[in-house]
Amino acid sequence: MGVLQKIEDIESKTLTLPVAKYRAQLLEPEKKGPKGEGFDVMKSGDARVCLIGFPSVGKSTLLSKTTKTESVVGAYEFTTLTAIPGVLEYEGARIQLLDLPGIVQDAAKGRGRGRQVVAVAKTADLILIMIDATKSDEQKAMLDAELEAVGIRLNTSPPDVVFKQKTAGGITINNTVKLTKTDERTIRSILQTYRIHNCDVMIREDVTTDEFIDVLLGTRKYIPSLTVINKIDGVSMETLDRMARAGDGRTVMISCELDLGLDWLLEAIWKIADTYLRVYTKKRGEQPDLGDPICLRAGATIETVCHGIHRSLASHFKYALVWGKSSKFNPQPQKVGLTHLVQDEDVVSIFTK
Ligand SMILES: Nc1nc2c(ncn2[C@@H]2O[C@H](COP(=O)(O)OP(=O)(O)OP(=O)(O)O)[C@@H](O)[C@H]2O)c(=O)[nH]1
Ligand SMILES: [K+]
Ligand SMILES: [Mg+2]
Repeated sequence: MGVLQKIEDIESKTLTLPVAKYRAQLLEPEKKGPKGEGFDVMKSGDARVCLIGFPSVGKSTLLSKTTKTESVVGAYEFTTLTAIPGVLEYEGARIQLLDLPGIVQDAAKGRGRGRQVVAVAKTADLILIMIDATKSDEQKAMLDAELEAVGIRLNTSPPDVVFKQKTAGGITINNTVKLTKTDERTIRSILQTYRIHNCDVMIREDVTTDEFIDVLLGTRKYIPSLTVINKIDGVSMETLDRMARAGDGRTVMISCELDLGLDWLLEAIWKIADTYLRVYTKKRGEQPDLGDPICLRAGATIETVCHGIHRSLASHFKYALVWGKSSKFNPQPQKVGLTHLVQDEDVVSIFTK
């Protein structure tokens, strides 16, 4: 091969080697270390919203537009290589908006840094599924499938089944509704398979066998989602109309570029966040910090509050004092344990061992 031809050869290769491919390699999970751990971003006490989508749909553009954080925007794929947190503020409450790397198909199986991304999505209180209006209609179904593959159930509540393991007494199964999709024998044999010999099971919903297993293993996460269709500036009115009709009532159409629909989107996020409770923390002998609530979902307990303050707090927990609606001595405080349900505007002091 002559020198000129070699140069030509190299040049043609350089031109055809997509930069995106190399950037994608940067996202490969590291060989050593635990897999699927997610990025190490502290979940601040407030609600977390995760941005999930294929590369270059405009996730970072949205973060940069709606929060004070600048996340690098690029016309090339895999611009974002890690998790970038920003903060949405509203009436003293805050929501953490988390920009994440784009995922590729089969992310859940470990392609790219996808496994880490979906692991972070599991910690979200709300997932924004972001779609590029100018690209294929299949994006939504593909993203749903990736989230499903890691055990995320979108927009459904957990099955109404209460499972309590005991140390003795055998198995008791009670159901308040007729079971048409599974039966007691099946449930007993499943319990046996998992070597559970003593427990109380209370079934208050006509569950399937799979749903029962979900409860038993506790591996599923039930997370609400909103579909965000970005770049609507790039499609025809016809296409827009078709996408609007195909939407499921949980769809918001925006253009980050033209500032279209962003207010609606923020409103929709806060509407979902409306089911959040604000809890204030107070150190012994100090006034509660009323300007800095922890925002929690309905059904939150003192344990959830602990997690909101610090990851390891619950393991050192001794007791808590709670003032407000959830204290049965209101306006006096009540001494409570980890399972106590908090209510909106409660003030909580945590005491550790
Ligand atoms: N036409 C149009 N372009 C947009 C819009 N929003 C973002 N873009 C462009 O889309 C490209 C990708 O934007 P990014 O915000 O980097 O996308 P990303 O989803 O964060 O991409 P990765 O981090 O690579 O996954 C950039 O060139 C943006 O300027 C929009 O509403 N309309
Ligand atoms: K990009
Ligand atoms: Mg990005």
